Amino acid sequence: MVVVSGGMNQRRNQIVDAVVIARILGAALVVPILQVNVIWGDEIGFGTSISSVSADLMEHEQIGQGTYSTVFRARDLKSWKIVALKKVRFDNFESESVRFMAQEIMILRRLDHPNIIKLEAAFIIVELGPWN
Ligand SMILES: Nc1ncnc2c1ncn2[C@@H]1O[C@H](COP(=O)(O)OP(=O)(O)OP(=O)(O)O)[C@@H](O)[C@H]1O
Repeated sequence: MVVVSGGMNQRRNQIVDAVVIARILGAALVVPILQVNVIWGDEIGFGTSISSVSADLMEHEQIGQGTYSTVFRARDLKSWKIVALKKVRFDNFESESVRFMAQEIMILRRLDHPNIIKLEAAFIIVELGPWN
């Protein structure tokens, strides 16, 4: 999850970063509809090309905590499977933390073994932060 904040231009830049990183990682980008309208309500019409996807997950109770993450039990509303939802918080798109996230996602994607938990999907969730 990344929180976009600051003024209009800062928010635009942070969302463009999120679009690029999501594309590289093959992750779904979740952008609040309100944010898309506020940020991209311009004549270029770029906002309409960003899809607002719903995660389709129903979050239940917290089951664990890591250094950078909180893990929840959740239900995948499409397959109806119980899954572990791991939320990793990024204060910004600092290159070191992006590299760290990318490594974990890319390695987990390649692993396919009965004793290793399968990565089903990755999302980059953009949240609204304070305006200034
Ligand atoms: N798929 C899962 N099923 C059940 N519990 C899980 C699952 N994934 C993580 N957890 C729980 O959440 C905790 C945190 O997991 P996470 O992967 O975020 O961090 P970690 O790798 O254990 O720790 P760190 O990030 O500090 O090295 C785990 O210790 C475990 O208790």
